[in-house]
Amino acid sequence: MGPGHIRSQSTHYGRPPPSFTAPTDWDTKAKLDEVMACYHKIREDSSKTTALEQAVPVYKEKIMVLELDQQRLTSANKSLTTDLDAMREKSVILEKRLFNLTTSLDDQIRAHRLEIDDKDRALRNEVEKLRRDNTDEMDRVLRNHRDEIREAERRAALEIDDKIRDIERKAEEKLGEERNRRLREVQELEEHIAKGDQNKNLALEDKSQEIQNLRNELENLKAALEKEQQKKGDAEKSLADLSEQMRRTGIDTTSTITSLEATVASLRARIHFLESGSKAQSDSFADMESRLQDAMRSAEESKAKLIKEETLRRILFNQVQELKGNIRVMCRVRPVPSNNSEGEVAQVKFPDIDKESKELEIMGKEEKSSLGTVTRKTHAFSFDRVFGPNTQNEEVFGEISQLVQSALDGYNVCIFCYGQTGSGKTHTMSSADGMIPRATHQIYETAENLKDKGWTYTMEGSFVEVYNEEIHDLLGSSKDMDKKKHEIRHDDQKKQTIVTGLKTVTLTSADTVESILKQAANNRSVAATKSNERSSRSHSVFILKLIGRNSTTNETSEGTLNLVDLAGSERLKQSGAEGDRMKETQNINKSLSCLGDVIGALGQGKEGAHIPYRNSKVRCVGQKFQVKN
Ligand SMILES: Nc1ncnc2c1ncn2[C@@H]1O[C@H](COP(=O)(O)OP(=O)(O)OP(=O)(O)O)[C@@H](O)[C@H]1O
Repeated sequence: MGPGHIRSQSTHYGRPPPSFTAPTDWDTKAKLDEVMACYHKIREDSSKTTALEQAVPVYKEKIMVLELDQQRLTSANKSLTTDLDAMREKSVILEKRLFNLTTSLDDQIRAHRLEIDDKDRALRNEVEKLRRDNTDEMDRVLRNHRDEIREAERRAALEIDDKIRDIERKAEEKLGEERNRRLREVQELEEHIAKGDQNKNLALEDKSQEIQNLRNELENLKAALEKEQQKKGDAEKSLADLSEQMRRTGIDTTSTITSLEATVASLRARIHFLESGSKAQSDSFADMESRLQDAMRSAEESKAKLIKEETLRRILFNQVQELKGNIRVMCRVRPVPSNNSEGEVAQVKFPDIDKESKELEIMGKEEKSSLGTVTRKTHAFSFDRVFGPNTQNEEVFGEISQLVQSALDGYNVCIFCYGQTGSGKTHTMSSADGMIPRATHQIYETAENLKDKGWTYTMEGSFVEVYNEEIHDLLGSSKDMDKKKHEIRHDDQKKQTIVTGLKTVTLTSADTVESILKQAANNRSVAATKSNERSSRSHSVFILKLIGRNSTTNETSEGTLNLVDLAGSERLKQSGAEGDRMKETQNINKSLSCLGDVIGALGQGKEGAHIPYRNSKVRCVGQKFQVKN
């Protein structure tokens, strides 16, 4: 136990310790042990008291030291308190100075900030100005660059155009040469065939005439022979009668007999002469007969050759058509009506009208520059053929007639007439001397000529109208026009497209076409009472199916001629159409644009490429015509 840690020990002399228990029975030994234990305890406690008494002075001394320390610390504390007060005073002074300094520093910082702001603003302005300058400069450079690029592009485009034109020109020249060569070949072949045909026909006619003459002569000779034989019979009879008479009458005069005998001899000589002449005539007749047989055989051979050459002509002719291009675009410019009420007339030029007639230039509006010079832009277009305003339908048909021939040869031909309202589509297609009557007349004439070469044709015509994407039968009853529904069915295997429920007319003569056109026009005018200008707002398709069969060669052909008068194209915005008229215009524009897509896809001519026929009715009707060609 250390100093300062005094543990009070209580002793229990007067009363028994708590653990002491009074024995129930008196036991001396136990009592003695107990007393002894008490004694030891008391001894132990007394030795502890002595130690405590010894520790007291030590503690007192320690207390004195501690009191001295306390005094020292108190005085030190006092001096420290004094120091602290002095320090506090100093601190107050310093705080004041700090405050002053902080205030002046704040002022300085504010002034500095303002200065920085000013500088920042000035710098920003400068940067902004620089940026502006830079942007302007960049714009200028870009503009220059763009101008340069545009100029380079323009020059490159011009160069490319020149090159393309050069290549096209060369290709066209080549094509033209090839075409001319082929055309010459076909022409020569046709001339050759025609000449051969003509010669053979002439020879045949001569031979027939000769045979006829010989036959006539033979007939005459036979008649003369019969007459002579008759005469001989009569003479023999009269001689017999005379002999009988002489025998009967007994008159015998030598002179009479002699004269009679002379008559008989002369008659016999005559008979003999006639009999020998008849033999010569018979020989000559037999000779003629064999020569006739030869001529007929040679005529048969020529006919067979002619048929073979006709097949070759067909192949060559259609090769020429393919060389000319399966899709051809021609342009016809309508003349300006004498009572022109359509406003300003566009200036059109035909730079190669005297040569190939393929180019067209439309002059733009006059433009005045800032210097006052007046210029006009020229818009140039190229077509397979351009027809000027003085061209008549006959000349236009000249280009088309070859395609009509192709339809007879089993090809599917489709001729579209496209243009703005009033541009002359109906005039070109359906007028009295338009393409439809001319084409059908040509078909009849050619079919008639082809009869000699073994071909017979069946012709079926139908006429439909596509109005607001609905199909109407122009040859059906006018009452059913807007009621009867027609659908388009495609047979991909047969490559055929059929419009259901259509009336088909078998054409027995070229005049039937005129009655068909009349009926179609009548049906259209009945329908037009319900919607103004309907014929202008609808497409019409004249379908002529030509089925040919050659009994000599067993060849067959099935071609179709499809003549389409499209609805007039119109700009929706410019027309200001509303309601039903807007719907019509939208349908027309949609079908015309679908048609453009189809022709574009066909023009690319990729094998197996998708052709979007089904996007519009007018294209669907014409599908089969495009598939084959
Ligand atoms: N080449 C031409 N020569 C003479 N007259 C023409 C010629 N082309 C068109 N016309 C005349 O112009 C007028 C309009 O022509 P047409 O009716 O054929 O136009 P359209 O294109 O069929 O019009 P729409 O789209 O309205 O049916 C008619 O009177 C027609 O006779």
